[in-house]
Amino acid sequence: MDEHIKEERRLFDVLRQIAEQSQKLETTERYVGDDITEQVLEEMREKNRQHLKTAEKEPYFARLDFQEDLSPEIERLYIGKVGIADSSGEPLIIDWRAPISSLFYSFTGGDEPAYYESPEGLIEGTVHLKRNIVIRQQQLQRIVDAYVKGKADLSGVDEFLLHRLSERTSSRLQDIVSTIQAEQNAIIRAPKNNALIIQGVAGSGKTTIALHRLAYLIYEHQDRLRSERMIIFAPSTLFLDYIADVLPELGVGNIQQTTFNDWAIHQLEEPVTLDQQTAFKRSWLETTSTREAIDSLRYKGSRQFKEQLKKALDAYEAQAIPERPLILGDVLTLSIATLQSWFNTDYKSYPLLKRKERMMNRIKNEIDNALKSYAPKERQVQKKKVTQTLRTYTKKLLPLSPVAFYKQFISAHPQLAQKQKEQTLKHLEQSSVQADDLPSLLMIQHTFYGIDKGQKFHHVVVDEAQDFSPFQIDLLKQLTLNQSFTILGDLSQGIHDYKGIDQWEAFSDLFDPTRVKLFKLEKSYRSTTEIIAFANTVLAKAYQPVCMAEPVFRSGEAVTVISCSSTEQLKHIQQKLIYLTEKGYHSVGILTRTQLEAEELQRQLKSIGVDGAMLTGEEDNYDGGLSILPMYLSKGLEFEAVIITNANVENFPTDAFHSKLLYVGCTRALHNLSVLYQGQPSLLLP
Ligand SMILES: Nc1ncnc2c1ncn2[C@@H]1O[C@H](COP(=O)(O)OP(=O)(O)OP(=O)(O)O)[C@@H](O)[C@H]1O
Repeated sequence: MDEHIKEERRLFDVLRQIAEQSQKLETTERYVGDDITEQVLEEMREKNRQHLKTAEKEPYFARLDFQEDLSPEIERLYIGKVGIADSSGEPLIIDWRAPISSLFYSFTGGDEPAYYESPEGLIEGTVHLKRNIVIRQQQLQRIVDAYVKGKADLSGVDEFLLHRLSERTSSRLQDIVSTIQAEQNAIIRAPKNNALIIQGVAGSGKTTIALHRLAYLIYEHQDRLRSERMIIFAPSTLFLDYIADVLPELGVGNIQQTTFNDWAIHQLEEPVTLDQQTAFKRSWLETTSTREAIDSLRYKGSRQFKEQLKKALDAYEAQAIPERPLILGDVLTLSIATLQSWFNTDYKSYPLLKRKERMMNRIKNEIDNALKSYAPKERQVQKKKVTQTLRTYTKKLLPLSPVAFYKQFISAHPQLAQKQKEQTLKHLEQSSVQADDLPSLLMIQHTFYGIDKGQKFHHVVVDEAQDFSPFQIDLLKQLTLNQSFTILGDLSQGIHDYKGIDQWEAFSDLFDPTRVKLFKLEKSYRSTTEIIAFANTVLAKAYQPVCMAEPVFRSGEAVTVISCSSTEQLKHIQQKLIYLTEKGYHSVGILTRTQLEAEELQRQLKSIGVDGAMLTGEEDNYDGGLSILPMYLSKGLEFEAVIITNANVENFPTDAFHSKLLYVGCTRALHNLSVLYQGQPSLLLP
């Protein structure tokens, strides 16, 4: 019988079973009582209901026929987003995260031995069939065989992947469970208690993989990991919204998703506001800066700065007990040695202010004991005197708040540039802090008040990590169990170099070297071959990347580079937009060099009846359609088509910063890229 018909019959049967199970569960009354066992059973039923709902429309996307060594039987496995068992408990659909499903992603054909890691150990065997199955709204649309044992070189995986890549139209990030590639699978399934550092070229799927990895970790370690103790740090609220569909689609909820600054400011106990530094950031990203300026601004995020702060905190601790005995009238005298031994030995394991609290309670107890020998009336008189002395002593013991301590530290810091020092202090005077002060303030707070162990992160994802400082990562490390990290980024896209890093060693050196794993992703899935080739040339003109993006061979339209005057530019854009609409592209990004240019262009487009959304990065909501934004804000996003305006020699001089920036801009495009310039074109353009 024809394979398509066979699969259709099987699909029909699976859908029938899903519907039957669903109906049975829906008609079972929900338990709302206090019986713990019943509650657990109800929880399981609810989970089942959710799974059946997910499986209802597209129950699975792949089939793998696998024969374990020494087994006479070939198992036929259908892989879907969630696992479903039939009424007898036998697997009907296998979850994509199950150990055996790994084979579907890692087996790339040929005579290579097939194996996967199961909880019982390595399982080896033979793959007979690897099939992609497209089901939409319960209808079987396509089957594509990527591998059939005995048939040579079907190379169907690529064909299926290419089809997937070229049909993408969503303006938001999507899940990729049906086309995860072997090198991505290795990252998704890497062991939990490692710090993974992933250097991946633009469009290599870093963000996507990180989200799939979270879904995998939750599935694999459901007894140990709690999703609300997992966190994703992303560059902006706009970006967070852009990626917001993926985790729910993978059945994962409750994971914290935030920017580092938003998270950090909420952690601070003292009421301070965050200076958004909008003008500073804009001027930094819109002009050229010297190496000296970069190094100076990076200093507050460096390990050296952190070490200096640590030294200052150690000194504060060492000098906490005043160099004189505590004489409490005639009632009691406590020697320096006694006080120091309480503080430095008995309470050593507590954070500083807890130690102070313990000390004070102990002193009060000692006073109460000593007062027992006084007659009641005299006791009252003595107590009053002693309390006054103790109050004065308490005030002198560790008197500073975290912000006050930081102020003192900054004022006395010899290496900090004078201008930066003044600026920081001016802000602190007004209870305002800058982003690069946040790690320091949190570190001081942790030393003073301690870290709640129950609140530690179970896993941390840092996206666009090239823009993080070593101090930020080090701080997060203190808050995370088992150095369980997924850190991902691309040095070639490091345009925020006033705060970021130049090499990944700046982070890997922070971790236990036996538990750091470095991955490199060189394949780019987002853009066509033409766009990648163009972007690679731009990058290589003034920057030496760790590796060049290698496109999946998906050919498309040539990149167009057009010279036009400022008045012609609008006409060109209008014509291009008409062309793109005709081609069926819905998400289009117009990328300018500066915010001002973007605002001006939005006005001009409006005057000819074209409405585009101006993006600032602070939006909570990303709708796709036509977006106009400065190029530096486009990092992390993607559009079906991109128009870059005014790529002339003034806007994009030949230096590393501008080549990285223009590279970011070019690699946002999936299918179509056009570059316009006025006057002399940038020498970065091919
Ligand atoms: N295996 C895959 N199958 C299908 N699509 C994929 C695959 N891997 C990545 N993609 C697609 O490639 C695009 C880029 O993915 P993503 O944004 O995660 O990459 P990135 O490395 O974070 O990019 P950048 O650094 O440029 O922001 C997305 O549209 C994603 O769906």
